[in-house]
Amino acid sequence: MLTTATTSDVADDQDSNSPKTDSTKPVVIITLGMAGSGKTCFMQRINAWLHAKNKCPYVINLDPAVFELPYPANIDIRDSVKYKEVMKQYQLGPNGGIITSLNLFATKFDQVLDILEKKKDIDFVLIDTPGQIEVFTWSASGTIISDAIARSYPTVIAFIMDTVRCTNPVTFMSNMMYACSIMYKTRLPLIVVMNKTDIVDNKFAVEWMNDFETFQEALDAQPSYSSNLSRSMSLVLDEFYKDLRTVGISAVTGQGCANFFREVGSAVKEYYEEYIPHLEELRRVIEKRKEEEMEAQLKKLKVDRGEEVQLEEDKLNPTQTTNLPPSFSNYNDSNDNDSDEEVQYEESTAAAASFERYRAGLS
Ligand SMILES: Nc1nc2c(ncn2[C@@H]2O[C@H](COP(=O)(O)OP(=O)(O)OP(=O)(O)O)[C@@H](O)[C@H]2O)c(=O)[nH]1
Repeated sequence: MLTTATTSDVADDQDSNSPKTDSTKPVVIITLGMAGSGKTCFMQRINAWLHAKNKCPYVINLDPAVFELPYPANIDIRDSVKYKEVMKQYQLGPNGGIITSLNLFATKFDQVLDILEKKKDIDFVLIDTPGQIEVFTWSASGTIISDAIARSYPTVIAFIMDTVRCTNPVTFMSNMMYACSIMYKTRLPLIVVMNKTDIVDNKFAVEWMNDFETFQEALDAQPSYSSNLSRSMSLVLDEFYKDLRTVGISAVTGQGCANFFREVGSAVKEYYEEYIPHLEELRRVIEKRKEEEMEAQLKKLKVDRGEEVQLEEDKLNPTQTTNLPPSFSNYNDSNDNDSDEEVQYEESTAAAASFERYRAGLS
């Protein structure tokens, strides 16, 4: 069911439903969004909001290229990886530099998890990501980081959308498609945060999501190839909207923060109800595959050993020898350097006795 909260619904003084479940683990909020959508401002706002509510957030900045952070970060990628030096050392452009810095940081992410593990007093972990959304969402390191954190902590994605820019229905549609692809890729609960509602109320966007006709009318107002594409896509996305949480927010004024955390509460519930069973199913599949592989290897080993035994039996079989005593040729084959086979030979008492008799005859 599409859950929404418009700016007019805001009741900021009201305390939010506690987003924590029975679990003592902190809730992780990963902030994603197109460049300039207001991720950093949003991070600053929810950080301040949580402090005001006596909740303890732990802040992680994963944007190596950010010039200045308007909030104090507990862990900052810039302390471990120098983005400009990475660019110089590997002769990369700005985007390559950001991706490589994130890759280098991802190799140390287990240390971040260790630190979080030791922190017993935190309620939330807030993660800011690079400006270029694809750097995190479609990179191996972004996937490693989000998977690692989501395996250990209840994790929610806050997809920040610039409501002002989304008054253009084509831009709105591309944001929705991005949100949809992230949701299906990560399988994590996602909240579309319609930011900058101090400039434009997000009611129009909620209407577009609820009423297909209204969105079509908006598209008709600007005929173009991309609006035709958006028209077709909106039919597809109709299903996706049903599972989507949206909330109107202003990172500048703080309007909508309480509603946002209310949605976080329901998203955490979804994490436990849907993501955890999905993870367990994945684990079962992996374990089953491992078991099958081990069984196949064991079978192969048995077959190999069986063939070996068969081979030894064949060699010891007197019907296969000519005028030499049983397994004389076998002894000769193995006598040079393979003591194991010699032992096997000795285990065959009949053959050993026969050989001894033959040797006595020779001397
Ligand atoms: N009016 C208004 N402006 C906002 C709001 N949130 C962010 N902005 C402005 O939008 C611009 C971009 O904000 P940032 O927080 O830097 O956006 P970002 O997504 O972190 O940007 P990159 O990391 O560079 O992609 C800044 O000029 C902010 O002041 C808001 O709620 N209302």
